[in-house]
Amino acid sequence: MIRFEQVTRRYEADGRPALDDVTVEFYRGDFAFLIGASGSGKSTLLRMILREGLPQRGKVTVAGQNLGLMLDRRVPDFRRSIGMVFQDFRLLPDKTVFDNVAFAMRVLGTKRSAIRKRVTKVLEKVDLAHLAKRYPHEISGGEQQRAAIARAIVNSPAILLADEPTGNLDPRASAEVMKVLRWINASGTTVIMATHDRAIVDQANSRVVQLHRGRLVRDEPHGFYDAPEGSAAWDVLAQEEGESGLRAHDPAPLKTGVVPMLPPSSAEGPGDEHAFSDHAEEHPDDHREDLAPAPGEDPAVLDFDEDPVLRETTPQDYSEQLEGMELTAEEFDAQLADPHDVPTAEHPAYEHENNSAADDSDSDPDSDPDSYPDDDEHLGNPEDAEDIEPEHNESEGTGEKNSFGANPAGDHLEGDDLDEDSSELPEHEAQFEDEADLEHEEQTGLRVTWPEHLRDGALGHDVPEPHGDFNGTEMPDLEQDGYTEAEDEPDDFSGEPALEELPEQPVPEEPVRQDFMDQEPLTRGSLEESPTGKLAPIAPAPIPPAPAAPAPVEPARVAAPLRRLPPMYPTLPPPAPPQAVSQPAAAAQEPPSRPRLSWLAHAEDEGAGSESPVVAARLSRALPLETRGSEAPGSETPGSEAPRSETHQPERPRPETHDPGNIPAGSPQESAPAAPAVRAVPRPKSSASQSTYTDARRTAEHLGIKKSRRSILRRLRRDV
Ligand SMILES: Nc1ncnc2c1ncn2[C@@H]1O[C@H](COP(=O)(O)OP(=O)(O)OP(=O)(O)O)[C@@H](O)[C@H]1O
Repeated sequence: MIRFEQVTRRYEADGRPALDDVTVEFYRGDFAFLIGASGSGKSTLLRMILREGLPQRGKVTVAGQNLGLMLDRRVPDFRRSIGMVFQDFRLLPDKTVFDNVAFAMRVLGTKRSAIRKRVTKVLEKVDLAHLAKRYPHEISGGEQQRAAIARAIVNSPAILLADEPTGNLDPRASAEVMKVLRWINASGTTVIMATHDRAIVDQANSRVVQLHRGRLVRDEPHGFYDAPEGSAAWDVLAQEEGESGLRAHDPAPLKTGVVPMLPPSSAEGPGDEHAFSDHAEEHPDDHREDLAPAPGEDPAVLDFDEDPVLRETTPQDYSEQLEGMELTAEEFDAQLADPHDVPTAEHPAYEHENNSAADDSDSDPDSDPDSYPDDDEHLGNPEDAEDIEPEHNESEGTGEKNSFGANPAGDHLEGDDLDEDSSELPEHEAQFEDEADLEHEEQTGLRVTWPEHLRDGALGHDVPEPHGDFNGTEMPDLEQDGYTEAEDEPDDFSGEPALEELPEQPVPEEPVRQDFMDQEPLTRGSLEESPTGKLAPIAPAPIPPAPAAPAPVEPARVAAPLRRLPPMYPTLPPPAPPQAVSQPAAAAQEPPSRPRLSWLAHAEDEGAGSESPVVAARLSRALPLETRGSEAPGSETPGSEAPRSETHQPERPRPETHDPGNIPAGSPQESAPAAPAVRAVPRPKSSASQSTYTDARRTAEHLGIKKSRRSILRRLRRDV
């Protein structure tokens, strides 16, 4: 499904390659851990699957498509079949959980009713339905990550990439996130997870792919974090951990330990370094110069020769393992020609089509999730989410209002309600765009054909960035960019839509897998069922009717080190002392180097029944959730902080009081000019807006939406 063939990727022409002659394949339904020291190339590999950066040498193939040959305009479609989750969650701080998940569909221009149904189901599946109205800073880190996962899977990706998804979580929250990921994988979705978390890898008994300085040094079908002792990969691990002052069998330098905190001096290490690494804002266009091969040099050979460990452990050491895992050309073709690889009734695209007729006449109420959590009918029947449609006749435009709207009495919708629908282009804008297309047709004789996802108000036009150095971390200077408040929009569109003369490329078939919505939903009970937080081994994913990829040949495991895992919850009674404490287990008693984040919010959600006096004392000092929104900046406890929360001042209407029909004076909606040719460009006024914009931009990027600050700002204006 995902194949790297002798891939070399370097960011700087004269620098060490981030990936160096890597050959590896991930199969449909895989659950693979990507491990390696900080800087070993894990994130680079994940991003290359997203086609964020192309190799200077070698080939990356995803679902049969050579990414090096993929046209740029195909990339957004391609990325929609891949979900991505990050260590720092990257939720939009000014949007509720519901809206964060919905945003991933709104930016694609999905119909509002379809969004509501899908988001409802996904939140139920990850057990966040009861928190749909909360803002990111009002939920724990684990819940934030589950919301981020919900956002990543809401468009039913065939592949889910997770870059240290548990890196900021305590063991219990990590266990919950892992359960969600396992559940997604059980539906056939390929999951590749970069991690430093030794405990999670060891308990999963899943595939382990290890990188060292950009080179693949291990690929075990069922591995532990530590390579088999005495193997070449063990030596590599020992060397890199030796360099960092740790032994190869020491606990991972992250938060997998349990008990007390490390002294401050011990908190430094590769893990912490990694925790703050963030290259995810990179865009392939940012490194166009990287696409050229390094002039007259074979860095792979040079680096290999200079690396004493790799010199001892030649690549041939792993060739036997890899040989057994290669698909033959026939097998690969057969996999791609899978007759099941067609959209199914469960596929959201299909659902979208089927619903489109109803949607067209849908006098949808606002998707304001305020009413959603109160909708006992749905919350009480998460298994019966499909019953939504028969119970409520959408074509009559009233059923969903009764189900989801803040208006169970069935009051008629007001015009403002409809205006809030971000999936529907405001009339003057829609008319305007049509006119622009017609004008273009008249002038050139060529009819404009917009891609499907851009037609219905998606507004994801590919507008070139006015400033090449803008990296999404600051607000754009609209005036410097030549924008004015009442600017005539089409003058800015220097990018051209696709013309009819160009043949439409066929949309790649998405690998068929069991829709994860068919899986049993996770419940709070199931997420917390393990009092020890111990993860059950990941069951081999049932790969239904699709032809099974050839099973990787498991190499003979050489004396895998026995390690007894530490308990994961410090507040629980200590387990019986181990009968034989191995060296790694003894080392695992060392205190963790990373403070547990978001423990407070999490404990609070669980009620005041904590038996821990420390927790009780901290809880007694904490504000109740309902009052957090009015806390002064910086008054939040470190444990409840969310990424970028320092830039978010929650001075915005709470969802409970949000009335879409009550648009404040001077808001973009109210001040929108009636004349179609002139439209206000919103200018974010606060740091919260800036943060929201930045996150929206990132989200759009990782969803494959071309960067366009204008379209993102417009989207935000309608959503907020
Ligand atoms: N955008 C970039 N520009 C230049 N060099 C980069 C860029 N991104 C990564 N690198 C370099 O490529 C190498 C691999 O980085 P990568 O982020 O893939 O490692 P990693 O294994 O994911 O590390 P970590 O565990 O810390 O996230 C590193 O040497 C890094 O400095």
